[in-house]
Amino acid sequence: MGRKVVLVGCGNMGYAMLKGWLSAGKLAAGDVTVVEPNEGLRARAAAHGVVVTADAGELAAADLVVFAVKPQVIRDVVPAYRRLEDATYLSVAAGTGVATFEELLGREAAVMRCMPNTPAAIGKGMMVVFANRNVGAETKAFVEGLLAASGAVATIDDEALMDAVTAVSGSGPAYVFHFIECLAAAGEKAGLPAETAKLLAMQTVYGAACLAKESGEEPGTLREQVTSPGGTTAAALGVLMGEERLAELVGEAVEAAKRRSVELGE
Ligand SMILES: NC(=O)C1=CN([C@@H]2O[C@H](COP(=O)(O)OP(=O)(O)OC[C@H]3O[C@@H](n4cnc5c(N)ncnc54)[C@H](O)[C@@H]3O)[C@@H](O)[C@H]2O)C=CC1
Ligand SMILES: O=C(O)[C@@H]1CCC=N1
Repeated sequence: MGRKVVLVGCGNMGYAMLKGWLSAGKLAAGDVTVVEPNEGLRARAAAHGVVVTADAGELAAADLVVFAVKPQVIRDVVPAYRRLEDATYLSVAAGTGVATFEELLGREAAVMRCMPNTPAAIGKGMMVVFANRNVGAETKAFVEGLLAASGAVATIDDEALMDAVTAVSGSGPAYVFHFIECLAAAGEKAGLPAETAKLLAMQTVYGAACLAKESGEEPGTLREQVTSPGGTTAAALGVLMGEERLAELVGEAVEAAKRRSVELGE
């Protein structure tokens, strides 16, 4: 019999992870219980063969409890899982620290945090993990193995870095999606049909990200390879890089996300 996993909250992030675990064969559907108050989302999860329930009332035991609910409801949600004494707890909530979970659980529990991102839905997420002192090596390996079904896994030893992680990779896909929107809109303004502009913008970001990851070259080197002296790219980069305009804007955006992550944990 495999380890019993309870997934609390099966919205965007919870469902993305659930699909990864099941499709990679990391967990058998019968070993997973989903707790989700929303009936439609319960039905969506149940279609994968997992056990579903509207609240924590019926749960007897679990090896791992995964919280994928909004940070704003953590304080209301966690106490119902106190009685699962042998469980390790894993939270994907932005901001909320391990100390808060220990306080809500009322004991020195084994608590892990993970900052995922939505590309996890197609196995291409960035999953950054922190474990407190009470999590043993075997459990850590099990959880990291589960998360690997959703993408690349990295670990951090200093929980304070989680706010920066959230600002870069947790929220990061939204920045990239907005860049695609902007590039497509600019292409349209430059005369391309809307669908063509969208395809060009999307495939360009996709291809550039794959090249950056797979070539082993520094992003700066790859940028220089596109930039012919006196050519079109140099003209565009003069706008983006002049007075470090884009660098400054991205820096401000990441700082704002990091600040908000800290606030959500207060
Ligand atoms: N969406 C994203 O890109 C990312 C989200 N996160 C974190 O993931 C967490 C969930 O975010 P989303 O999935 O986007 O939100 P969501 O709103 O899609 O999902 C949250 C789910 O929790 C359910 N829920 C509410 N009360 C509950 C309860 N008492 N018991 C069980 N389930 C309950 C809701 O019905 C909802 O389906 C948040 O803490 C967020 O910070 C982290 C990284 C990326
Ligand atoms: O926007 C948020 O608060 C969540 C955390 C990282 C991505 N989405």
